[in-house]
Amino acid sequence: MTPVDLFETLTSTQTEALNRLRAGDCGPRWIRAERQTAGQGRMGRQWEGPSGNLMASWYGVLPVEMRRVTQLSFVAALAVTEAIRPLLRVPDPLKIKWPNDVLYEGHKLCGILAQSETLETGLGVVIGIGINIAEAPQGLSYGPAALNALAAQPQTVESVLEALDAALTRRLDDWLTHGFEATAAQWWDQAYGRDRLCLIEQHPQARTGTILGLDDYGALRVRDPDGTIHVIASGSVSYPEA
Ligand SMILES: O=C(O)CCCC[C@@H]1SC[C@@H]2NC(=O)N[C@@H]21
Repeated sequence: MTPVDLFETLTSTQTEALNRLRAGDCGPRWIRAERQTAGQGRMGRQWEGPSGNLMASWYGVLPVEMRRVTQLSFVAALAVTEAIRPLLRVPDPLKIKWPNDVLYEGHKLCGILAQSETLETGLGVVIGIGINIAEAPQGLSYGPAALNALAAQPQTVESVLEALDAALTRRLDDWLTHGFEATAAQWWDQAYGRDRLCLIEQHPQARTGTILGLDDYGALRVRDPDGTIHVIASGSVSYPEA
């Protein structure tokens, strides 16, 4: 198991992990907090984490080019589904919404925030993972879900982190050795909303379309209702009719 530093309270495990990388600590290591006072979500959003939920950031220095860092979100999302799928009473509704929201029947169970920084020693990477285990915080887009309401047995943060660490370590290794192809294919197998019309918001633009899969760096390939194919590197995807 990768070493874990546990804190009772932090502003954000992301900040602690990034500060360590900047100070020359190359990891790999997990920073875990029982509470965060300023948890960070994607696109500048906040992440609420009541005690009893997993809030942890993996950090390390990886021998990869900066342009591959976008692929990491998908590696991490697959690690999360691999770790929690066996715990669920009914596993089928577990899906990943582009890029990396893990949803259960459309309700958000886990959020992932991957950040990186070029260091003298390589690419410093922080993968922050929040899994709602005990409680589903209100205010999450897609309405929240909590693992323990869906699991066959109640889970602890420690047991979920152990399974997550094993899955992430194996998947990072595989991605570093063999590239992104298998990750992209496995992500597509679990992709949320494959057969539905989605709304893609890229401020100030918005378009609708059907998702087709990922490009080589994890951008979303989408077909417009008129048949034109677009590649979406950033933005938010939602399913308004849901
Ligand atoms: O869905 C999102 O917007 C991403 C949420 C990521 C939350 C985790 S909790 C552990 C780590 N520390 C943070 O401040 N954020 C990430």
